[in-house]
Amino acid sequence: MRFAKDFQERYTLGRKIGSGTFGTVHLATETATGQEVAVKMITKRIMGGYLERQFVKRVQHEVDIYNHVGRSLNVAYLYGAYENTVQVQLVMELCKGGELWTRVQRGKYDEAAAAHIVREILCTLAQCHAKGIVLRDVKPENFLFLTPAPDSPLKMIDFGLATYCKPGQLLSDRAGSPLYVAPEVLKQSYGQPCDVWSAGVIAYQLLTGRFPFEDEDQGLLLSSLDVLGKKHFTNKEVFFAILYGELDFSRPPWDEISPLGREFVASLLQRDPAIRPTAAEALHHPWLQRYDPVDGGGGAATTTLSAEEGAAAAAANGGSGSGGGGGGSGGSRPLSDSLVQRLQRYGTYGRLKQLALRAVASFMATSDAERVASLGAAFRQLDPAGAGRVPYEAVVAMLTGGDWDLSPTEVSQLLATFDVDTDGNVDYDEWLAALIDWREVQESAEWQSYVNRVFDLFDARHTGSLTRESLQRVLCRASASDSDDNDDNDDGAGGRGGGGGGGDGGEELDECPFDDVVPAALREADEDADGRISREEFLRFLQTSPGDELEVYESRRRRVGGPSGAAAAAGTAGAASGTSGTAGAAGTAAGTASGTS
Ligand SMILES: Nc1ncnc2c1ncn2[C@@H]1O[C@H](COP(=O)(O)OP(=O)(O)OP(=O)(O)O)[C@@H](O)[C@H]1O
Repeated sequence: MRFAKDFQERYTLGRKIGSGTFGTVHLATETATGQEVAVKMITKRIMGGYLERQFVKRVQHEVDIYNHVGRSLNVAYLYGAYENTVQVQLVMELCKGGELWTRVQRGKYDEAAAAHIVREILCTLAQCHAKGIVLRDVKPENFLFLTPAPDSPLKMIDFGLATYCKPGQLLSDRAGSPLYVAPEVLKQSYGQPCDVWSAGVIAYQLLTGRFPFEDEDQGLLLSSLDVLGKKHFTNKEVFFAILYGELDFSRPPWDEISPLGREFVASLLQRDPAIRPTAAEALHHPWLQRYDPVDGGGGAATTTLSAEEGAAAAAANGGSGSGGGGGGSGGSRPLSDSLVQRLQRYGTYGRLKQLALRAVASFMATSDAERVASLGAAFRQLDPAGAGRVPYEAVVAMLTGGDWDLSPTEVSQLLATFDVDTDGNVDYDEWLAALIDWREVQESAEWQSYVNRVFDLFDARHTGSLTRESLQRVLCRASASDSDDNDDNDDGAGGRGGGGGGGDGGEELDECPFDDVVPAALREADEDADGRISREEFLRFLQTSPGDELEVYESRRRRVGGPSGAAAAAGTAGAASGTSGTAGAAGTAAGTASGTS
């Protein structure tokens, strides 16, 4: 493992706040900023003087997966991974609201509250599944509330059993926690649907305060098992009930729960994984939509543009906007409604994909200006001097002053998305790449030619495929060109042409800090595992995965009537931050741009 070694210099360790199978979790304070964080300390397992292979694999997996999906607001943000001779330290966003488990113990939830929680869990699942990650340990203990507030966001905190598994792929090793494990996991032939089953168990548990199955013939009343699991059943008994026990909807409180709620839970607990809905499909279930006041389960009625506005936006975009959300890509929704979703989705793309999309955005800025016109206009409001880059603080002011429900940590988590440059500024092509709704661009006639141009740019030696070396070169050159840009800030909007080209092959690679990014990109893109990415594989790699709709990310839009939040709050942001001009423009920027452009 090659994690940073300077934990002690950067953080002051505080009291223990939790413990798990693999170590303890402590409170800590970042020395420079005073910010409180949680640190998961995992004791290294050493055998014969070497780190145990399984240990390395587990920790590396956990960190890789955090790096992959950690920009999602449904996941506790991983600030960094460190190590010393005896421990790995994972520094994470501190969740102060306690475990979902603890709240479950307080008694059953009403349908609205249960639906809200289950929706957040399914969002996390859908995001991971779209990225080819199966969690395998979906249970209440692995979700923490960010704050003690009753409507606090929920964060996934443990990816220790997660692994890579694309849709349709099957795994065979048994993994998970007995009460939440899916029947197909017990049969040792399972894939992504196993997580949806576990979410179903949680949904049942939230609504009733007990577990779903019973088998009276066996003298096994698993549903009488209290939520603490104090009545001891053997794993064998529990597994029998999961495989064959009857799903119990006969006793209270099911008589008071809506038929829609019951149908929803039953669908997730469908024993045949082929019939079970995917996480993304389950999010569109009417029961969840009924109780989702903001996102409405796929493009909230209150936030979509009117039919005329949708048509106008579509015309401006050169597309065929419906003006009505409805579970699509969100392409014709105002940017202010889907900004946070777009930032999250872009943030969960790996670095190579971000660089490639940045290159496409840069091409679009010059050759398809109309399509990006209103995103460009929004950018110029934040950059009235026309420097082609916007100070990070202006974007922070936009998010904190707007009508989004975000903690300061979440704002930095979202904006870390922009941190490709590490120069404290957001460039125009970064802005475009993060905020364009790629799903819609991918449906355009020009998409394939953009991707071909990027491929040729990255394949500087014209070998017809992207090898480990060419990928490393692209990543290193992008990083070098970013630092050059820091010394030379004279580019105009969209002026950097390509976000990191392939170069001529003469660069020194020893210093490249991205050796973990290349295997991650290959794992995702190299479908035939021949160690290189072909042109066709590259095209599919850049395509938005099925299920990775904007709606599977939380909008965090605060509303209930009132004027457009961002615009209304712009002045407040200015007053609060002392940068009234910028924040005001920022609020308007997010408030006015719409759709893809
Ligand atoms: N980000 C966090 N903020 C606050 N508390 C946390 C955080 N992460 C973990 N904890 C606390 O520490 C406990 C153990 O954490 P976690 O479940 O991640 O450890 P683990 O060793 O991976 O556990 P497991 O036994 O499930 O594998 C949690 O139950 C929780 O109470």
